[in-house]
Amino acid sequence: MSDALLEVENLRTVFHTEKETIRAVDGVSFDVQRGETVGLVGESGSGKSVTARSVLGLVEEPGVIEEGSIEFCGDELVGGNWDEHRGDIAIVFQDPMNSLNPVYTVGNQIKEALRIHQGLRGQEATDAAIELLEDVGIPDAARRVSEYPHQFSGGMRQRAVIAIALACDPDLLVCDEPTTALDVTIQAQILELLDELQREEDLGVLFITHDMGVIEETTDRVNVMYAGEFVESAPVDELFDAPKHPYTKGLLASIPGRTAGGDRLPTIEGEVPTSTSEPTECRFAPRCPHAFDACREVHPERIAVGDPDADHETACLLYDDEFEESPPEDGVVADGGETV
Ligand SMILES: Nc1ncnc2c1ncn2[C@@H]1O[C@H](COP(=O)(O)OP(=O)(O)OP(=O)(O)O)[C@@H](O)[C@H]1O
Ligand code: NI
Repeated sequence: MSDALLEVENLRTVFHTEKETIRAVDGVSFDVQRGETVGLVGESGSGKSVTARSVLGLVEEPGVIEEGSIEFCGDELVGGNWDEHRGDIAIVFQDPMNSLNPVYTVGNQIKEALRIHQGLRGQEATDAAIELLEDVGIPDAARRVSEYPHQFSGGMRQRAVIAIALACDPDLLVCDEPTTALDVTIQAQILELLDELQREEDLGVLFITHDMGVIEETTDRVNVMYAGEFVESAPVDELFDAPKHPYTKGLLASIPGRTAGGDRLPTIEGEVPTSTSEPTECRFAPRCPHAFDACREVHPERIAVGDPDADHETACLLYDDEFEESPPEDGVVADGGETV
């Protein structure tokens, strides 16, 4: 048995709607170690949040985990063991207003978490709440502890949400686009705060974003998600230095300043498809500038690529010796399929 904090194996989470079965997360596997930040990146609708909700046991009807295993510290969670680990896994969502209750003071919400997860009450809890607000960088914490969420700015609210998450004394923190709703300066501050807390508390972090720039700054290892699957996984440096999957290359090309010349950012045309059946092809093929015939007929398996020491994998036939097309020369996939 590995000593991973979180070990996800072949997870499939589907939504049974009247019309069809949506395979939002379709067979993903990954680990998070203590002290490690693992990124999940992909466009809107790729299945990032459903992966996060699955890990937390928060998949809502008509969604269900249909297959796979989620082990936390060696305990299987799928099948209903989340309650035993409530508080061990905390989440920070994009919009702090949705995580805060407007009718209670910020302090009371932190104290509630301290009571449930750490058994603290009364003055002891109040003191601990103030200390947590100080830890997350809220000035004048002794006064602000009795203020309401609407009295906080957006950035301060997200700090308060992080304080509540920490009040659970978690081992794993799941961050789902935690800075997307914030302006750039505040975003940088919150990322710095998360980084600091992670190092101090030796937290494992699952970090979700659609922003490759944030991934580069924040994560140790990255999983690139497309239509419910992980199309590429690698340590962050390896992924940025030697991306393999055309989708990863497309995402990287959209980072400002990474592409040579021109002021227009290349984008990948089209949208993430909704997956409704078992894949018999590469789900990215319709948007892929390098797709060849086999890509529409064979579902690519994940294979080892790049630096043999890097644990770098991609699911793309371009790298599979069995198929004819050879990998594209170095360069980035741009709009309309030219290589720039
Ligand atoms: N309650 C639901 N009912 C039906 N389908 C759903 C539901 N929630 C999510 N899905 C499906 O799961 C897919 C993945 O959604 P998810 O929220 O995980 O995407 P995401 O990668 O987090 O995107 P975003 O960047 O927009 O947050 C969606 O495209 C949708 O088809
Ligand atoms: Ni999401």
